[in-house]
Amino acid sequence: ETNKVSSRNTDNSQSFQRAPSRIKVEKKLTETHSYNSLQGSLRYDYYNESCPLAEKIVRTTVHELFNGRRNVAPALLRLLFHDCFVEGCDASVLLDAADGIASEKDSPPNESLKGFDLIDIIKLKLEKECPGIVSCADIVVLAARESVLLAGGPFYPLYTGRRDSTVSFQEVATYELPTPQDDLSKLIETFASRGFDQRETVSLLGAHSTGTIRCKFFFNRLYNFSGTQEPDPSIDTEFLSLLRSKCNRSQTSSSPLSISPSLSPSPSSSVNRLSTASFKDPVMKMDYEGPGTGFGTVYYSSLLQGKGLLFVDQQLTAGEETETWVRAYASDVSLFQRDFGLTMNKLSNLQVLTAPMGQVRLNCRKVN
Ligand code: HEM
Repeated sequence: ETNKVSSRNTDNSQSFQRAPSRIKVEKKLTETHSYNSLQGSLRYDYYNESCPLAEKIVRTTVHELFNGRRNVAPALLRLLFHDCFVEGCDASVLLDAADGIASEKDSPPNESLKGFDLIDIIKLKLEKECPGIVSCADIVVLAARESVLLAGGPFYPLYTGRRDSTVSFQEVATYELPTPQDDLSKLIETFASRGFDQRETVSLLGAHSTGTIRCKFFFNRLYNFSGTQEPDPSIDTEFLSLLRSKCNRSQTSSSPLSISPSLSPSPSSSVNRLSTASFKDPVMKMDYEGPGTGFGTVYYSSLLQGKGLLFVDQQLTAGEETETWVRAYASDVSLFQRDFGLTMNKLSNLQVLTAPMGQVRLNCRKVN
């Protein structure tokens, strides 16, 4: 186990805006709030001297990629979650299997993770500009921030200076990443173990406003909920028909329990997962009401109508406190955007590695 600097940000009182001028907002927040003492040796604009164009390169590359394929944004956002939740934001999720390394990519919850090729593209550009300077862990958080903006979410400031791990944590990924079948208490417990309270947990799940979910992850809710041969009674009836029409028994090839940790891991981790992933299963779009319907609000108002896709999503309305936040976010988009920015910032700072620990990997898939 590597040593990590615990850098949990406890001062979340500042208000983040959807910012037209990111530099101004970032500088202001940095000047007025003592992030430095809270975040180890992460710094505002860490690459200012060593690679001044670093953040701009990440930004423009993500935009270019997004213009080619819209699924770039959800892929990069999910990648951040799966990196940071497993022993911190250290790019451990990017390591391929190698001698002595059992890759996190081969753990069941990561089986459908995408975006590794996108990180490679960004890294290649950064290596050309300033070799050996910008860590893969910083690329993951910066690319996710850009993706949130492109998906219609808020801007939030980020410190940089993360370093990359030299180890990967396949077991942790297998057993500690949440699953779609988790109930409310399990969900709360998992997020609390990473320092997120209920309000923060509810806001983070707002990430499920964008992207797609394969039918197999909620298939049992449609046809055979908890072995009853009946649908999940919490699903709105009309929505149930819609979901059943998208996800019928003949199309959905794999078992609804196929994300269970007991299943064998996915094959080779070196495939280009974004462009070659040809999932047999049909998918449901998270923004099924149409793109541009608002990052956040639609997700929460759908939950209030019994239209959550995953069981775990719908569970947010099963507890008094979580339901209060679902209601608040459904009716107040700026409250959601502010909270989401804060929690994404906090997620991006989980247990980071800073110098002299870790390394700056030259190839994000391999230890130097
Ligand atoms: C209880 C917690 C969570 C569970 C069980 C969960 C599970 C899932 C599952 C099963 C999918 C569909 C994958 C597929 O069809 O291949 C998914 C997609 C996604 N998740 Fe989560 N998730 C959780 C929390 C989060 C959080 C906290 C974030 C980000 C902050 C996030 C971001 C995403 C995104 C953006 C997608 C769409 C990916 C794409 O379209 O490429 N999820 N999630």
